[in-house]
Amino acid sequence: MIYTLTLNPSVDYIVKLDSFQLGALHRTENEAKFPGGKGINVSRVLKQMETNSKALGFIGGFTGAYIEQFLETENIETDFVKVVEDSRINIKLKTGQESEINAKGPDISEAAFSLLKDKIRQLNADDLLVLAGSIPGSLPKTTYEELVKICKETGAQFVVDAEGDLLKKVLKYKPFLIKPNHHELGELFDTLISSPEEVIQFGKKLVSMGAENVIVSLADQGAVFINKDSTLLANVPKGKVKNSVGAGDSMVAGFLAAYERTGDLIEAFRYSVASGSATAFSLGLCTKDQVAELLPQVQIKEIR
Ligand SMILES: Nc1ncnc2c1ncn2[C@@H]1O[C@H](COP(=O)(O)OP(=O)(O)OP(=O)(O)O)[C@@H](O)[C@H]1O
Ligand SMILES: O=P(O)(O)OC[C@@]1(O)O[C@H](CO)[C@@H](O)[C@@H]1O
Repeated sequence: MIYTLTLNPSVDYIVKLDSFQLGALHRTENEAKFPGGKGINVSRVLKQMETNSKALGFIGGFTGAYIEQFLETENIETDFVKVVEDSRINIKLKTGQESEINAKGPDISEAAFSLLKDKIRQLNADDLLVLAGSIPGSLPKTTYEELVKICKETGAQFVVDAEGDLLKKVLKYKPFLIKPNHHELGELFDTLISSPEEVIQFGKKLVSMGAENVIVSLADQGAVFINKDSTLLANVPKGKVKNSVGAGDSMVAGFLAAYERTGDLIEAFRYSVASGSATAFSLGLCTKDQVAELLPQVQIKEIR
């Protein structure tokens, strides 16, 4: 079974404005809210792809209740640890440009963290855990490492979608998949990366550092897949970006759903890219039909 872990879930509040001026009163053109947080987005897209998962993490208060109920109405299993403070609200401002204000989120007690670890200890070699998103400030910076070590003990495979040191520190434990974007890849190596060629050069380093499969997205410039046997380059479909929040998470979900169904890495990569773009072209996350519609536009080229 696939489990997703969101340590700091959110209600994403998406606000559309004509323009934004500091210090002024603004009235929205329209707005929408969705349960968010990277692991939760992965669970929601997996469900669209008819792949079941169980969402783990910490939730609290009225925002936490909203997140849990929303997932329930989508028939997504959850097993959250409850915390005292409200889950956060993240603001996504659309003004032609996309700006985000991600909140700090609730404090997590040692007791709550310990309950979460007990849940992860129940996983086994048939399971896969997706660890995605930032770590609340009240948890140690080594949290992902600690959780990944538990996966190693249980035999469960794991996927990590996180930035900087969080990602670097788990590579030696051999994640099944990681998915940095090209900016995050550059930050890992203290350099600027702007082309697929540079992505390939640095992506290969991540494989040599322990990652089994690496997908690096470059927004509208395409995406690269690298493992020890092959390097693949994909174009992205053409369309109008409505809201790219969750596009990266959709790539992880599209990949896992298609790989579980077909066992074919190339097909999984194609689904990954189509899912990312289908989400970028929607207000919320992609649906199965939107992904199917974009799939024929995604061409994969093997780089030798
Ligand atoms: N302008 C675009 N046109 C087509 N597809 C896009 C565009 N922008 C993003 N995408 C799709 O979304 C995927 C992820 O985009 P990006 O590289 O911005 O990742 P990310 O930064 O992890 O995303 P997120 O916005 O979720 O943080 C791309 O691989 C592509 O499939
Ligand atoms: O603050 P984090 O954990 O880094 O990211 C949280 C977040 O921006 O990521 C998701 C999109 O990927 C959103 O649903 C959510 O608001």
